[in-house]
Amino acid sequence: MPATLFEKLTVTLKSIFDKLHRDTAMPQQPADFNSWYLHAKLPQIRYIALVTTMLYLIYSVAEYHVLPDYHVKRFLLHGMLVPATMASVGILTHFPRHHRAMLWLLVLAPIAANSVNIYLNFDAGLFSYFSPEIYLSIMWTFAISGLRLRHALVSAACSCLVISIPMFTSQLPAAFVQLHLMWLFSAFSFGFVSALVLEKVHYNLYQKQMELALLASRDPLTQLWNRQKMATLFTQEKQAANVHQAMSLIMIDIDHFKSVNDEFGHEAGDIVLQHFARLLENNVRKQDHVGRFGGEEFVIILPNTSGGEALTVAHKLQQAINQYDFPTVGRKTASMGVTEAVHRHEPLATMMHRADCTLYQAKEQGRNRVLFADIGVSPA
Ligand SMILES: Nc1nc2c(ncn2[C@@H]2O[C@H](COP(=O)(O)OP(=O)(O)OP(=O)(O)O)[C@@H](O)[C@H]2O)c(=O)[nH]1
Repeated sequence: MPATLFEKLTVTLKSIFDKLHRDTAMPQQPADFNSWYLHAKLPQIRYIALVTTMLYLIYSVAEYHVLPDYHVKRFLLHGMLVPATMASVGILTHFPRHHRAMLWLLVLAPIAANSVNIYLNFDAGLFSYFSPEIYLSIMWTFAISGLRLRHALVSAACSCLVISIPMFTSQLPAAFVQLHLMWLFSAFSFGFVSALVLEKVHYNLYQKQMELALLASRDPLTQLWNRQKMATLFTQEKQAANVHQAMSLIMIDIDHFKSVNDEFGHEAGDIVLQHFARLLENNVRKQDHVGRFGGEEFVIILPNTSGGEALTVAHKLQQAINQYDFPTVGRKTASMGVTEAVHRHEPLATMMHRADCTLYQAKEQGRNRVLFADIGVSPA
């Protein structure tokens, strides 16, 4: 094979793989329980869809051998419609944009399978051979498919309607109908209870995971965002911003903080840090992100903010700090380095480095001052 063709093939395959990987990647923080649950269940839905497709194909072959009057419509419905629906479900798990369609198919597949079963077998004289598929499909819908309880409930209820209505007009022996309805009711009850319990367990798991995620992203002393979370927020803000939106950053360091610990003790120092954190939070906008980067060093990310605007915010903060009476220690000051992203894709590390150097200059120049990092232009 010529190298160029091979290269083209490799690039195409890689782009398909990248797309699949992007599409199936778990979001950093799912918006709500619905999307968390769906992402948690995707592998289950994918593999169950695959196994169900294969079993229906085998079932179709088995039918061919069991039934003397095997008809082509049996093959079309049982051997093709249901497996094709389940195979589509499996494929759609890879494409988040089509997850809604995937769920619809997953809800409809058991109803279709049960309708086909009734249509093909109800009057065929061998219904008792085929009725186990019905009970199994009700359990499958609730406990195996990966559907949420409410979706499974709709699907199973529709299946039960499709299955039960013909029973009341049938010529089947009354005892058989009674037993059949009994098994149907049992399958529904067991399935419903297992789906209910599963959903409760998943909800608890979701809550615990959210609690842990919150704990892992906060600085325990001040409850501000920690360094790792600030990096995530910075990336998210960059992705959400449009080409014309600026992004700025302020780095703040309390002046002579060591003397607080030395004079008043570590506990008094901790309280100062906590008050300082609240002071920062209360003097920035809701969309700004305040974090503690260790020690007495704080960082504020200001999305959609020019360097000039960030400088104004920093001066406002400086004034608030200067006027604040910290418990035990009284007045404190802080030095700040302000910077603006030089371009849309500038990483957090280089902005931090610039702000840090500027902060160092502010300290050198006597502390309690705000300096703007030189980025080649004056702050707008
Ligand atoms: N109470 C308390 N102190 C801390 C904490 N983290 C760091 N520190 C103290 O913060 C002090 C930082 O001191 P330095 O980095 O020398 O700076 P500074 O005294 O603030 O002086 P300048 O920054 O140069 O104005 C050290 O004494 C640390 O022990 C903390 O969580 N709680």
